[in-house]
Amino acid sequence: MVSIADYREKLFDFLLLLSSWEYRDLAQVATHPMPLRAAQHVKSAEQVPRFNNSQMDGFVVHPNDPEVVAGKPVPLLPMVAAGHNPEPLTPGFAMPIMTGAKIPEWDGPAFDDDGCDLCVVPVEETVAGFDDLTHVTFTPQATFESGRFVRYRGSDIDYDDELCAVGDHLTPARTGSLASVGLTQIAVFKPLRVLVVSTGDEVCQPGLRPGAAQIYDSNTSAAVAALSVAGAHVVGTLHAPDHPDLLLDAVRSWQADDTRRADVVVSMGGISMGAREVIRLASELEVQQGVENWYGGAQSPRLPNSGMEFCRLPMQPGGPQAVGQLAGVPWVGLPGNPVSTLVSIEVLLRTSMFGAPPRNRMSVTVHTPDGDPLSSPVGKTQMRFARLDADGSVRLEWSNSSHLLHMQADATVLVMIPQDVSAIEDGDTFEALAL
Ligand SMILES: Nc1nc2c(c(=O)[nH]1)N[C@H]1C(S)=C(S)[C@@H](COP(=O)(O)OP(=O)(O)OC[C@H]3O[C@@H](n4cnc5c(N)ncnc54)[C@H](O)[C@@H]3O)O[C@H]1N2
Ligand code: MOO
Repeated sequence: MVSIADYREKLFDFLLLLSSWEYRDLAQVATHPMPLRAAQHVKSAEQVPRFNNSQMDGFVVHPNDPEVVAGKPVPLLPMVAAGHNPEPLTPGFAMPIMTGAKIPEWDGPAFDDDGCDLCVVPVEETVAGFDDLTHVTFTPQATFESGRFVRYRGSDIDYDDELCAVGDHLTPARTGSLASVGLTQIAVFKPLRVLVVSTGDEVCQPGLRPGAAQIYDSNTSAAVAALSVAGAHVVGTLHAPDHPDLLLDAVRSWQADDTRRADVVVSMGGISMGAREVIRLASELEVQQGVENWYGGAQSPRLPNSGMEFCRLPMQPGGPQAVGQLAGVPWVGLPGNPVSTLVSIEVLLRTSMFGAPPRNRMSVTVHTPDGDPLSSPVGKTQMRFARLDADGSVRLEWSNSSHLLHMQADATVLVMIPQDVSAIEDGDTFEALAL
């Protein structure tokens, strides 16, 4: 059996194969629900701050100037505002300075401590603030200390500092820091273009009238939401009945139009053990038709030389999975049960295929209904959506049957019950992903 980690790795390789990049203006990297990822490495050719500057609105002085003491009016040089180049500061004087303004050069003796830097005394430590721009009188609380409230050149970014590596998320702070060294553009991975395909004769689109044995399609809406939040660019949705030739035709004709062409199809349903599994049947049909595939002849025992590989992962829900190529398109086949579809996107696709930042992991104490033990399948990691209570514990009150989608609507965590656990006891602690 393929492990969850190995399968994620396989999907990651898929992502690398499909990835392409483009330059984006830094001011426009944040136009997607997920932070985009850098496709280049950036080292700084600049220092940030670019010059020593003031952290406060106040008065810049030499801390060891014997003329600068509390209680005695000190004459002022012209004020320096942010964006203006100051005159040098001379002995016996103070200079009004605004936050972000450049600290002046010192044009005077080193006094008794030649390692000493100028400092800024905030306006709150003066008697009259900026009301009098000829003299300043410092209060007894004023502190004269080398470098106080000075933001030093290069203290945020120095020459040659690594600002981002390939694959780093362009978070707001990283995007801003790239701009802070004067960059205008960055190479980013383009979000993968995804065609979402639902399958099954029983599935009817909301808005149409379902037949007596039909259900509404909930997977398409849920998957489009989950994939978009993961960072995919969903280019469209299709529904295919349980006829392999109709499925293949629908996808081929979708792809024939360059303006809407997808990089990858994500389908739901039609992959497990039944007699009418349309994804399996479509793959078999392509084998019969001798369709060439680049996926390398997946070694599925039922389907040698198939473009698709069908497998079962040790997790529940989300066990049945398929990956490969169908209708000439890279293809990821998810199981059709609605909760299985969402668990698969969360656990398998979100970070590995779409590059979303990993979820935070946390440890949660679980409470079972009435304190009775709950069973868990040995040999499979059980994934359970739950809502975190204020005390950091969760109640496993929702059934984990994979058709009960509505119950998961308020989930804030996905609890992962390890493979070797057969019974979940009230008060047990497990790892969870914070959603
Ligand atoms: N004999 C066995 N049967 C099944 C096994 C098994 O091991 N042996 N595995 C079960 C598990 S686990 C899952 S998960 C499902 C996966 O099956 P498929 O991926 O082939 O999905 P379908 O059979 O097409 O559909 C499953 C279920 O989900 C409903 N569905 C499908 N599409 C939608 C949609 N767009 N919106 C809402 N609901 C949808 C569908 O009606 C089925 O009820 O196989 C089990 N069977
Ligand atoms: O494992 Mo299936 O994916 O329960 O519903």
